[in-house]
Amino acid sequence: MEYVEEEDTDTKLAILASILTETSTSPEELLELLLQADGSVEKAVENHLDKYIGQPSATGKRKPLEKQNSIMDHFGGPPSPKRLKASSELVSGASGSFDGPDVASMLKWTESAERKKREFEKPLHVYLPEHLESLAPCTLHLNFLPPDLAKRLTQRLLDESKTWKSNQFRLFDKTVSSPHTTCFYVEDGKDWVSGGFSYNGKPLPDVRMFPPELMEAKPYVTLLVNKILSERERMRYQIPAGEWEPNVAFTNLYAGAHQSVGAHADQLTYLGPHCVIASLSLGVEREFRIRKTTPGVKNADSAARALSIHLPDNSLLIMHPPMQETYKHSIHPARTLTPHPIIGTSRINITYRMYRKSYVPPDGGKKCRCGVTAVLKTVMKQEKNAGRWCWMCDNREKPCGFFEWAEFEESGELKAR
Ligand SMILES: O=C(O)CCC(=O)C(=O)O
Ligand SMILES: [Fe+2]
Repeated sequence: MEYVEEEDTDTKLAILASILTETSTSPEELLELLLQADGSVEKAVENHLDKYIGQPSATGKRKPLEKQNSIMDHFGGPPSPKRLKASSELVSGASGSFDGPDVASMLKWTESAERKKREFEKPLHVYLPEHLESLAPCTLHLNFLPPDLAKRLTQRLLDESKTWKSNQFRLFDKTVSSPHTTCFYVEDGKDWVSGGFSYNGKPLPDVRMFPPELMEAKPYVTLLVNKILSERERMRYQIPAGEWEPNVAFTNLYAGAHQSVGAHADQLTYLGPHCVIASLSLGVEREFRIRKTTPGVKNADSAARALSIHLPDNSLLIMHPPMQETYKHSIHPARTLTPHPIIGTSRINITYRMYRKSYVPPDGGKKCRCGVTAVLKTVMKQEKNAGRWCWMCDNREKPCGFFEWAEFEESGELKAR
């Protein structure tokens, strides 16, 4: 299929990490394993298990942390502990991937010496909001919620997370779990619980209502996002400043340093083109890695340098357009973590999103020929069509090959046919 995007190394690393959880392999060791196995996850697992079973680690000692390439090296000066005034000051009196890999394409990886070299180029580490803005279409807002609400939300989602599930996908005829757990919530009062949302060609099995604290945090998110949108240029099809209102949220739990999510762009199926996603972090600081894709370059995911954005507790990262169209993002496995008083070495993430009317079932959206909800994606790699949006069959078991270029109203709503 011409427009299928090949999975990148970060995704393979996440899968490898999810398979090798028992052996506590560091990200660097995983990358080394993958390279030694010519990009084959299957071979890397075999090699590692041979080595692991043959030579169990006697000391359990880890290599010392390498010096990070920090954005500070470019801008000068250490990160200030007082980073920004609390974003929550903006609100007064307010009472607020599933992106699983295409496993078949993972096995098609061929490696060049040039790419191997680039793989080892270290990402640029970003800690401060003012440094991020000139580097990527994202804004970072520290000390976001009032501390008491952040605490209550953390506690609530920690309780909820006991029943969150990992994403399942097929690998070498086995079902493999994504290396973190996740859930999907819709705004209280929306009649969407049985709305028939689908992910990876299957109905989303567990659609829950926003718990009170998720609802309580929503006005904070809405107000800040709209304020920031009013200061930025609106892209074509984008929801105008003042009109962005989140009505759903995906939540993620990373229970410890080795839980992660591989590089992906979020599916646009219900969000439409040039969407905004507001991502709230609670718990331990983790690295959010982003990398610009480069159309027309084979293995484009390694062509641009990665940025590693450090997301501390109670920070809001807003992904602005064209983030989902031109970047991939991931949560990288960590080596060391500083525990958080409520959730120890875990991190909870909430991505507030606005599902658009004409994309939402039962009346909106697009089905492919085989009756499964088609997925809306951007062409990222093919130079000729880079940046164009298309609908594709998302049926993982029996794909029908459906493909159609997407057409939108100027507002960004889906064009009725
Ligand atoms: O945990 C994060 O910050 C990222 C989560 C994510 O990429 C997603 O839910 O699509
Ligand atoms: Fe994502």
